[in-house]
Amino acid sequence: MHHRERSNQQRVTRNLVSNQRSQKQSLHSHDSTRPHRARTRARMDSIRASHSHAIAAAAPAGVQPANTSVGDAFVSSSKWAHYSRSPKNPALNQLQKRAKSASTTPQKPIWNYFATVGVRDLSENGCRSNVKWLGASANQRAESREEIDNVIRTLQKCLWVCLLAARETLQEICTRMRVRVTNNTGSNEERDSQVTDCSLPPPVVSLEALGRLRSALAPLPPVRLPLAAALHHTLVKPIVAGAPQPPFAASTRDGYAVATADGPGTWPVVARLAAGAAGPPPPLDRGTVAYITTGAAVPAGADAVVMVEDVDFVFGADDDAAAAAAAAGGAGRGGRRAGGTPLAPGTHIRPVGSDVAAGEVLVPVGARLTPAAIGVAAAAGVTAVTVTRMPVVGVLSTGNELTDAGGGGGGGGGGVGADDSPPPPAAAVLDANRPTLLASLAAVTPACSSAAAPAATAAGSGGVIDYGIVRDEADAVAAAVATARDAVDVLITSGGVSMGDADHVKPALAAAGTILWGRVAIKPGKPLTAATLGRRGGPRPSSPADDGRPTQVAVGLPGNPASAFVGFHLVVRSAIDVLSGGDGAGLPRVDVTVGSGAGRGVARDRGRLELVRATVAWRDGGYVVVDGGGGQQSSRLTSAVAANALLLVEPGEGVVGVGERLPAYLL
Ligand SMILES: Nc1nc2c(c(=O)[nH]1)N[C@H]1C(S)=C(S)[C@@H](COP(=O)(O)OP(=O)(O)OC[C@H]3O[C@@H](n4cnc5c(N)ncnc54)[C@H](O)[C@@H]3O)O[C@H]1N2
Ligand code: MOO
Repeated sequence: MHHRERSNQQRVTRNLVSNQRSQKQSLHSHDSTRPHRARTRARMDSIRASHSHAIAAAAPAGVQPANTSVGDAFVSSSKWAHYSRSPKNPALNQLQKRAKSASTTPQKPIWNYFATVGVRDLSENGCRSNVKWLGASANQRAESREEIDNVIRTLQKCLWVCLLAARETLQEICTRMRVRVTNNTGSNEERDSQVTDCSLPPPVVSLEALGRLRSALAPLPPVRLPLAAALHHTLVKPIVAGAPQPPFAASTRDGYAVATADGPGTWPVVARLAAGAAGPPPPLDRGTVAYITTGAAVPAGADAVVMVEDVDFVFGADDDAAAAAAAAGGAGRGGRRAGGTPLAPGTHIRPVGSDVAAGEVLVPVGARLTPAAIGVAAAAGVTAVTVTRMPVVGVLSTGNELTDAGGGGGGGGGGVGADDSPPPPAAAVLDANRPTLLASLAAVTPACSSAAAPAATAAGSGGVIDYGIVRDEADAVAAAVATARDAVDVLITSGGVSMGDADHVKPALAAAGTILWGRVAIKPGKPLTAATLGRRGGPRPSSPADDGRPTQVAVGLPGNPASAFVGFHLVVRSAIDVLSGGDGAGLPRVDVTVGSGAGRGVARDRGRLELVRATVAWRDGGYVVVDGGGGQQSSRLTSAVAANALLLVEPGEGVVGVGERLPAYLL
């Protein structure tokens, strides 16, 4: 966003990073025949070795680097690992000695710093098994708190840069840092530190890599909900039929229950059998028929139903009352005269259990409760279901330039833009992303939206929290992420996720959790960042697939409104799907033909796979692009207003012409 001139110190650091890269490359080529694990270890050693140089070289002017060393232990833990006072650390030992000898003489405190950094190494086989904590420590003398702060800042930057430099090897990087500060008077403190320098870009992953969410996240724990509140939830326990449906042989027509063995003819109507009558109907004697309504139980002795349309009445000449009763469908002395065609047994009868057999699984585990599933469950007498809890989703916008058009809702909102309010200041940008995201949640994941599913929310499933607008300040963004981390399962941020010095989302997510990726090779949405978070505040209830995978995720969407829109559909929907018990497979993919309505055709981007917001319609047996969405600038949300598809346009020159075929995601 805003750009600052890089300091000399940062330039020094960049040079070091490129040195580290070349060290790493040569290491790689020598290692090519060694087993992978050993190579990884060697790379780690190389990275650790390079830390010391980077940290020493980048120490701020005025602070003498006393001694900078790098620890040599991997600490295998998901918790913070701290370097304790190590006998191998000569500088520290010296300080300790000094501290002892000075204990009787008051003197200026000399502070030391120790930092550890977590590195997730996924270079071998996947997600959890290879999480390692790469310890890097540095100790540094300083004689004032200001110096301490300076040194810590430098340390953070250097470690971040070193980790970024290692990205090709490590594939996945998360950084967390805690700095322990001790002094020679025996006082010590620990600080959770935030990595503040994202001046080097994280690796760019392909669109396919977004599928990592599926393996990185586990579903949320189950909840028991009233059936009426369970729409869209995923079943954890199946819905099983306790009784057959229909529970008795039922007529499927309004007509006359007959014994087919009697054949066509004229027979007395001896009963009227209506749906809902209590108890089984009386058996039907041969040579008689019973009037019967759709859904009523067919009496024993009858094995077919003749529709009323196929029957003529004949009446006894002396019995007007019986004729009237028969005409009204009641019993009497009338009769039937069916056509000459004999009926097959079973005609117009639903046998017992023909819809549902007793014990049959009506809705299986893992199925989403659709409206029809709710009906099936209700028909089976089910009043409550065990389902995966829906995530609580938090939404926030970042940006000093942003103003909340609605007034009051956002942290930075001022009510401007309302009918009776003054217009926003010229430099202000009205927040478009939060309203889009909140509406998108209500539209495509309504069970998350408290407005749409009050019953489920009241019962402890799903919800949306609007965190408003957060200023572009590292502390403010970190605090907002920390607050949301205690309350939500999915955090959606927008803005502040790119490479400017006011972009604080990546570091905040890195500090709060584990970054899954930090850039994606798509347009729009390149800076889109996803991270799993660790929830503070005690153990979580176990999830059905409780294998240690996190159940909390943050998606940092780019600030450009069209980028945020695309990112929501590509990534956030999938994350919500996984957490709520789905497979996270994402949007349905179809082939479309570019129609003449798409204008001159769809322009290709030179460098990135482009997701073009477009409208498609079913024409002559296939999907056709009927509106290309107009200008596809990331800032132009208008392109998405009528969009029901994202066309996947490979990078290249020129346009995808009318008549050409493209893959597309349906929104
Ligand atoms: N040096 C680089 N700069 C940028 C890169 C890059 O790779 N290197 N990527 C560009 C791309 S691509 C995108 S997309 C943007 C995303 O930037 P941020 O996520 O940091 O977003 P901001 O800088 O905060 O805002 C960008 C733009 O969008 C407007 N905005 C932000 N939030 C909202 C909102 N809630 N409603 C309406 N408009 C919003 C903001 O005012 C800016 O105009 O970074 C590029 N830069
Ligand atoms: O990826 Mo950005 O979203 O192109 O403008």
